[in-house]
Amino acid sequence: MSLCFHSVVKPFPLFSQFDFNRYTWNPNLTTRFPIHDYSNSNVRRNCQHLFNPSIRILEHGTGVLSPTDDGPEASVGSQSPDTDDGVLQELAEEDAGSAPANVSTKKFAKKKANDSEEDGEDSRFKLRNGREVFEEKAYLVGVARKDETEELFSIEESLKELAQLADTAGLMVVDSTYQKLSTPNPRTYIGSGKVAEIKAAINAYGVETVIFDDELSPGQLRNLEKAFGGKIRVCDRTALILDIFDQRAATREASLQVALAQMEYQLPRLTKMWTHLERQSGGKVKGMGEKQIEVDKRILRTQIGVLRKDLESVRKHRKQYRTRRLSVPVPVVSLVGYTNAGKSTLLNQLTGADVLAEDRLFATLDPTTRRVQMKNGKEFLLTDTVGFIQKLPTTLVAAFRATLEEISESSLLVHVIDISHPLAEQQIDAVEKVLSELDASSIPKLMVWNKVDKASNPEEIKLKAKNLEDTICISALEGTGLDEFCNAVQEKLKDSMVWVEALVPFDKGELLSTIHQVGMVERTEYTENGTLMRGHVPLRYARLLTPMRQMCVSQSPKSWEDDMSL
Ligand SMILES: Nc1nc2c(ncn2[C@@H]2O[C@H](COP(=O)(O)OP(=O)(O)OP(=O)(O)O)[C@@H](O)[C@H]2O)c(=O)[nH]1
Ligand SMILES: [Mg+2]
Repeated sequence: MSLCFHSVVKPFPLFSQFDFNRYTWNPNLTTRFPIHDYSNSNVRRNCQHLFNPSIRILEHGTGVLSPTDDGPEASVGSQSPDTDDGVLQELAEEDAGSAPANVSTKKFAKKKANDSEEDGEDSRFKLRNGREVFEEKAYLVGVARKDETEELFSIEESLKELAQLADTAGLMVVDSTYQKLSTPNPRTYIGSGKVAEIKAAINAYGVETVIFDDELSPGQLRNLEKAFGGKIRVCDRTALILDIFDQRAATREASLQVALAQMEYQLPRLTKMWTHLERQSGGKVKGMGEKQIEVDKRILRTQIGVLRKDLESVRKHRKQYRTRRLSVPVPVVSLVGYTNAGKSTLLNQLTGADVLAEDRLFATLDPTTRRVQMKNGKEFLLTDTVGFIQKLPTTLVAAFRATLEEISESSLLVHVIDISHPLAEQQIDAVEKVLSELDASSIPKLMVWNKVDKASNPEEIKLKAKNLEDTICISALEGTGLDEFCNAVQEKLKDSMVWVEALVPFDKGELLSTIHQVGMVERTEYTENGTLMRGHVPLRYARLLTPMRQMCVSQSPKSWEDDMSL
């Protein structure tokens, strides 16, 4: 559960540990943090006050954040009392000549009038993950670089995906906007005209959260919060993804990884939170807020250290498990791909596993491995992994590195693609980009075009795939193309094996049967001195067979040599 982007009806147990005397809510508080419910872990508990954006929920004593509670004024163009017009003015001056601050007030006014009647508050209470939550209203903002050629996704596409992410996090997206810039404004990311336009939209829609499509610097975050009046939560795509991961983390390892990523993201942004202390005391204890920031940063650093240690011990366990698994001579195949491509559905179809597969982004966070038994008796291990997305936060990739090691240690990667998606090509590129960051580009790969049943032109797609190397079409949902998939996996696994001819003595019968299981033995022949075999075997077994490979040279029957000369 997250406190980041929506509010929960009932007060949380975590607040019982909250020190109300120390942390009284102040309506003039200028900074709220787009981070999260730390109730699940001891680590979080100690520094929850650093992150809790819902202080005011509690202070009001109702447990509900009402959109009208100190919310922005509804009328277009009105200024909330906290508005820092100075900032806006400053920005306007600095930005004079760029986008005009001409706000389409009519559009917003009309929208507001409709909303206030239909959009009763009741409709904003939603049941999510078994809890009743209050959906906050979110407004999305993007920047299109004037030189868009370097971007994988167009700005419209990227904002559409951001809206999907916001929905997954439990927000209600009311509208979005973007601005074309050659370089983002270092102070506010967007120009002053855009800031003013968004401010009008905030008032008109009663927006509670403004989300930017790119990572904002701590300074930009602060300036934007100030410019929007100090009561609106401003956050970025990274914080949103971190929040979704936080909601989805089901295992200890995932929770620790997400908490670490969140704290590392938060550390440089931990400023200004304490300015209200100075204001409360009428400025008599100037510098108190500054000191508190230092204290909080120290607490946070200590907690990051504790988290890293905890993670290390969890990872040790995972490593032991992996080593044990590697000792079982079955090749490991990893499913990789863009989020929502159908990886978990494929794993479930092939193995009867019960991994959560749903039409939402980031349904899977933890890897699950299952054994796949093929019709010819061969086996491989199939691992389902976390999905990727464009602009994946680097803190998250770093935090999930251990989990992602599963990928880099596989014999084969199966890149699952939602071929029915209009942006399939861009999604492929985004996945390839992450794979290269993980140094996994050199692992043999099979491209799987999934959801062919959903595509508008399935026959055309199948034909196209047939003409491409290492590409097959399936419908994981309908279970079609799975035999071809298994055969293709087997063929591709050969790429990671070594061609071997060896004379295996009769007392090494066990080794030979393992080779039959894990390799692709093409021929065997019994001789006086042992079994002659030839085929593809994993590197490990090729090494074990080295002494027997020499012996085989003199023993190869004539027919095998004929085979070779063909
Ligand atoms: N029509 C159709 N839908 C599919 C197919 N495969 C998966 N889906 C649907 O796509 C959605 C996402 O499937 P998942 O298996 O959860 O996708 P995933 O790649 O594991 O997603 P993440 O865990 O978020 O990375 C679900 O609603 C599935 O039912 C398919 O072949 N055809
Ligand atoms: Mg999944």
